[in-house]
Amino acid sequence: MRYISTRGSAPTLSFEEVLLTGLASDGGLYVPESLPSFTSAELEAMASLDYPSLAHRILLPFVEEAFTGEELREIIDDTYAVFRHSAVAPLVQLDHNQWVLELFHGPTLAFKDFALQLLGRLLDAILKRRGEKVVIMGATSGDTGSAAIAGCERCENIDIFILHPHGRVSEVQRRQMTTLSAPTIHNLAIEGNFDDCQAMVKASFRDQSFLPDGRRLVAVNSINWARIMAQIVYYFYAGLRLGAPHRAAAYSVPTGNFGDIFAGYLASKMGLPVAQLMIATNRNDVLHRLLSTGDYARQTLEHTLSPSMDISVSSNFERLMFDLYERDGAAIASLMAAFDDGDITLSDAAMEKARQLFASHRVDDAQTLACIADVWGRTEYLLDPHSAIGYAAATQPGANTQTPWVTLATAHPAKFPDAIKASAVGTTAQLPVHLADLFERSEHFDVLPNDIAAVQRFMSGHLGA
Ligand SMILES: Cc1ncc(COP(=O)(O)O)c(C=O)c1O
Ligand SMILES: N[C@@H](CCOP(=O)(O)O)C(=O)O
Repeated sequence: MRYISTRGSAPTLSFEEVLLTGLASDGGLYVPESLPSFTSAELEAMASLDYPSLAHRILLPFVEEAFTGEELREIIDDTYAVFRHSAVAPLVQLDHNQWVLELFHGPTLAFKDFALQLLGRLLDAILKRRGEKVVIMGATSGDTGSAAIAGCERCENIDIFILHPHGRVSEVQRRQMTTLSAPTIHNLAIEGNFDDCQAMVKASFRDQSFLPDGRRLVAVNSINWARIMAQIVYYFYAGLRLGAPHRAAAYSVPTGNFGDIFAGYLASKMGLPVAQLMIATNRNDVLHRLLSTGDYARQTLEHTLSPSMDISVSSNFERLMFDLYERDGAAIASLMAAFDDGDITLSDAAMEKARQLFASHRVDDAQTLACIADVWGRTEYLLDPHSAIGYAAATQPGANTQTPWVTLATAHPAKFPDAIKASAVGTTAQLPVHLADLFERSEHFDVLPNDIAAVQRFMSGHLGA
């Protein structure tokens, strides 16, 4: 499998090279040159596979130049063995045609564990093989940070720097990152918002000359293809539980950086019947407005009860645009250059294509709280605020009621006690045993100004030998 850039002029890469890369050299994002796909008969045969076996079946074509089937199997088995539910991604039914896909049974209680536990193991194997040391740099609005640190802590050959917006993640999220201490782990609280953090990460990938000794940056954000790849699997897992290939389901996805829902789009291109992909946003609704109007317009970020979705520049939308524009890299390069200078409008043809599969819905904080309370009142099931946005979108008046809906529950409610309290359900969610003493652990982080030079100086001054 070769990987190509969405902007058309960077070299094509192998999986191993893509894993070790962030942005393509032309500023684009890597996508597979072609996708494997599964026939109905193959899907029928896959329906009986457990999660690790299904992951192996789906992921092998993407990585087979770098890993043998046996090597991948061992890594996948090890990855999903650390999840606290033996189904790995269990489905819970909340209503006649409403299911929740629980993606929070990994070590850091968010869907990021699915990809980052795997990415850490793949990276470790490749770095050992190459005898190379790398520098991991990532931006987080709350969940990627701890999942990346937890996923990569076993890697011997890394330094890791995670940027989070100071004071804008939940206390549990912050503590999950900052209480993991090792000389190679650095949490940087940036006096800015997530967009600022992500922009610094992307700029650092574009020009890595601040790193000494020719070291390179590796991405843990969803600009790294391996992140997206791993997330494809749970769409198949849920779809097959609900009757694929004979019945299509619709998926409602709490969306920020567009990585999770893009994985659902790829699953549909690989043969999974998908009735609809619902882009569920909070008040930071750039993607909802884009889908409604065709205008891709930047927005001032607002702080919401769903902080992990407080994002206004959704990196992975570029990957979808590449397909919407018939994989014309030059067209994407010029559109993204125009986007750097201001707002852009997508062509009618591109929007028509997007709307064939995608719909969108915006849910504000009051609606989020009402959804948490309503679902709790009817079912005693506690949604976290991100998952509640997905569920509210799937159950909005006007949503298709004939189709089975799967809402991706992207985080555990215990990560957001303040939002749960504000919903007035009169209950709280307990942290699992391995995090029970989280509030007693000591924290380690540095507060830095919203200034890339300061961040890069910090990084180059804190690299291990
Ligand atoms: C809990 C939670 N839900 C939803 C999202 C949005 O996912 P994506 O950025 O892939 O769109 C995130 C962050 O990525 C998250 O942490
Ligand atoms: N919501 C994320 C933000 C980063 O997105 P990513 O999927 O590109 O890593 C978070 O919680 O950190």
